[in-house]
Amino acid sequence: MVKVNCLNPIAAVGMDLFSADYAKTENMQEADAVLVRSAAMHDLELPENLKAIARAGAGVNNIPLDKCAGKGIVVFNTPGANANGVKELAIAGLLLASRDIVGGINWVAENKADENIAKNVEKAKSKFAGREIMGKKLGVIGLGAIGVLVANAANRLGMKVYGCDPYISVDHAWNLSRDIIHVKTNDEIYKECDYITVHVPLLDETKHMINTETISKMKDGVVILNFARDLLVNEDDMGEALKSGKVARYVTDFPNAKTANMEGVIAIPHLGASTEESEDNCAVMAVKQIMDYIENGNIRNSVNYPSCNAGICESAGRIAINHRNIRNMLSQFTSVFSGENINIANMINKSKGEYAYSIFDIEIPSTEELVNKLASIDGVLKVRIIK
Ligand SMILES: NC(=O)C1=CN([C@@H]2O[C@H](COP(=O)(O)OP(=O)(O)OC[C@H]3O[C@@H](n4cnc5c(N)ncnc54)[C@H](O)[C@@H]3O)[C@@H](O)[C@H]2O)C=CC1
Ligand SMILES: O=C(O)C(=O)COP(=O)(O)O
Repeated sequence: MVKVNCLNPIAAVGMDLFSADYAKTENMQEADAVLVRSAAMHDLELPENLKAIARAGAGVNNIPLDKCAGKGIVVFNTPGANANGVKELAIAGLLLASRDIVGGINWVAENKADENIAKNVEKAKSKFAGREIMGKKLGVIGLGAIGVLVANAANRLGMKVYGCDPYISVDHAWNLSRDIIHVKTNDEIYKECDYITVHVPLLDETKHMINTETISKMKDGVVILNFARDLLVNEDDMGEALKSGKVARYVTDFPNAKTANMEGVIAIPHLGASTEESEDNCAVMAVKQIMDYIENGNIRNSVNYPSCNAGICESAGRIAINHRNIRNMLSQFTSVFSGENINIANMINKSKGEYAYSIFDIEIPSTEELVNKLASIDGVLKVRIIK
C-alpha cells in the first residue's frame, strides 16, 4: 500500500484519481508521498521512506529542495495549472489600484442604514473617482506561465505592455502576443511603466528586487503589483516610497505584519490560486505526476531532479536509482547487473545540476539483493524496485 500524506487540503478531483493501492495517512512520518500547497516544510523531518513531494501549485520556496534531492526525494510542482486564476486576480488588482472600488464599497457598507443612500451616493462618489488602465503602460517582470497571461490580457484591455524575462522559455515566448514590447532589462520597465507587476519565483537573486534603489528608477506615482511572493519586495523601502508618494499603490497577494498595516497597500489574502478551477487543475496534475513516479519511476515537472520518461515497463524488472551527478556511476551500476549475469533491456540516465536519475529495465524481476548492492555504491541516494 502506498501511503500519501496531505499537508494542505487537496481538491477531491485529484485525490479520487488514486487507485485502491494508495491510502491516505495523517502521519507524514510513514508517508511514501506528500502532497502540499503552501505549508512550510523547511523545518519538518523528512522520513527515510519518503519518495516524492508534489506541490499542487507553482512556487516551491516552502520546500527544502536541495535537502530533498540529497535524500533522493523528488519534488514536483504543477507548472501553469493555476496561472489563469492568478492572471484574473492580477487584472482585478490593476483595476482595484486604479479606481477606489474598495473605498466606495466600504462607504456603501458604512451607510447602508441611510434611507437616502440612493441620493447620497451621487454626492459621495466623487471621493472615489479614479483613472482608466486603457492606454497606460504596464511592465511585466517574469514572462512565465502567469506573466504571459497577464501581459496578453492587459494588452487586450488596451494597455501598452512591456515584458522582461532573461530566461523566457520557448513555449512561453510562442504564447506571448506580438504586441508586447520585449525589453532586455528591468530598468527599461522601471523607466517607462505606470504599473509594474512581478511574476518571478522567490530565489536568492530575486529576493528584495523591489527596493529603494529600483523604486528610485520608476516613475513618480507608479503602481506596483505583487502576486508572486512578499519577500520580492523590501517592505521597509516600500513603506517609505508609499509615504513619499513615489509609489501610489502597492497591491499584494502576500500581506505580512508590516504591509498589512501600511497606508496605500491593497492587500489580498493569498487568493491568486484559490479558485475551483486552479485547485482542481493543480490537484489532478500533482496526483498524476506522483502516480507515474511511484508506479513507473517516470519524472515529469520536477524542480530538483531531471525529467525522465521510460514509459511503462515492458521487461521483467525495473529499478530506479536517485544518485549524485558524479563520475563513474553508470559503470558501477552496469557492473552490478553484469556481475549477476543480468541483461539490461533498456536504460535511461539523466542529470540536473548536482543530481541524477537512472532507470534500468532488466530481464529478470528485481530483487532486494540487487537493490542492496546498488544502494551501497557511493553517491547513490535511493534505489527503488518498480517491478
Ligand atoms: N498568488 C498566487 O496564488 C500564486 C503565486 N505564484 C507565484 O508566481 C511565481 C511565478 O509563477 P509562474 O508564472 O507559474 O512560474 P513560471 O516558472 O512559469 O514563471 C516564472 C518566470 O520567471 C522568470 N524569471 C526568473 N528569474 C527572473 C528574473 N530575475 N527576472 C525576470 N524573470 C525571471 C523565469 O524565466 C520564468 O519564465 C511563482 O514562483 C510563485 O511564487 C504562483 C502561483 C499562484
Ligand atoms: O502556486 C503558488 O505558487 C501559490 O502561491 C498558490 O499557493 P496556494 O496553493 O494557494 O497555497
